[in-house]
Amino acid sequence: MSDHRYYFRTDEAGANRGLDLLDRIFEDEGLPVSTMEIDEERRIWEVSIYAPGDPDETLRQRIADCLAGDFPKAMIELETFGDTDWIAKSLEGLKPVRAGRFMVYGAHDRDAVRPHDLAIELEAGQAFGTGHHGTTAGCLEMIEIVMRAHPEGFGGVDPVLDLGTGSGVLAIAASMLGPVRVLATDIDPVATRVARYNVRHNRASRQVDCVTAPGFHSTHFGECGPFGLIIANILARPLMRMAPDIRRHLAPGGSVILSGILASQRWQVLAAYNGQGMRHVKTLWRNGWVTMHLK
Ligand SMILES: C[S@@+](CC[C@H](N)C(=O)[O-])C[C@H]1O[C@@H](n2cnc3c(N)ncnc32)[C@H](O)[C@@H]1O
Repeated sequence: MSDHRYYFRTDEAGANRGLDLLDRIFEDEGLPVSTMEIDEERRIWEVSIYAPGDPDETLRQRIADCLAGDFPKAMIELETFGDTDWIAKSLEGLKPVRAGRFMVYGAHDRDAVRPHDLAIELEAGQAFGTGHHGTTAGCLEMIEIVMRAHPEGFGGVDPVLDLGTGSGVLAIAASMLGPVRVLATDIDPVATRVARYNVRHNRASRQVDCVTAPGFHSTHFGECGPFGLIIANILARPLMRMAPDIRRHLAPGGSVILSGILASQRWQVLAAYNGQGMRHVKTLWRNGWVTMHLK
């Protein structure tokens, strides 16, 4: 069986309005609704409804009816996700990635793991984060630097928040470095499901909780925080907007790792966090992307 999503494109304000309209009707039916910025330069957002099983023309029509008042010209598009075999196949071509002591690989490369590797095996590819992107690799490296160097030991970074967890790879990495609790959140329910699977697969379920939440909109943050380490690999603009929330949920003396930032955007992002009383500690560069550690 395959899952699918109906989605339409709009701007940020339209995405918030679309989320409100669709959430009211479809959340109660168990169909998750989410928004995501897909093109930062052109400020294009997608509003998506995820549904199991085969595509359903009645559902598409109900979505169109629900949006008709505010979005009379919305083009409702359909994306169908393959089943698990297809996902495994799509990962076959990916080579293992090393970042610091971490090695991220697919099951087909299990033989390449060396005795002292911190090995993370990812099975599902519907969410971002296989380690191949410069931002994920930069975060893996930075997590190791920050967690190993923390003057108060792992207690100083506990609990950890992985905001925008994607495949869950960074949350799993943090859990491997010490006995910390990790809250892993994502705006996209498909990502949360993939992350939960990967967390279980890497035997990290006792330390890592996966939750669907847009930004800091969930009671989980208050219940689990404040956090000794917040990791957020999203994009420059949302990271700048979230600076006050990140500061509010950070424990005194805590660390923040930010990525998803192009080298040319780093000063703007730093300025937003300096404005919240945080200072720059270190930057790593990978393929035109930067990963920053702030305190
Ligand atoms: C670039 S991926 C990073 C995934 C993973 N952490 C990694 O480093 O490979 C960004 C993730 O953030 C999620 N995301 C984007 N905006 C978000 C928001 N406002 N709140 C929570 N998650 C968000 C996306 O769904 C996506 O899974």
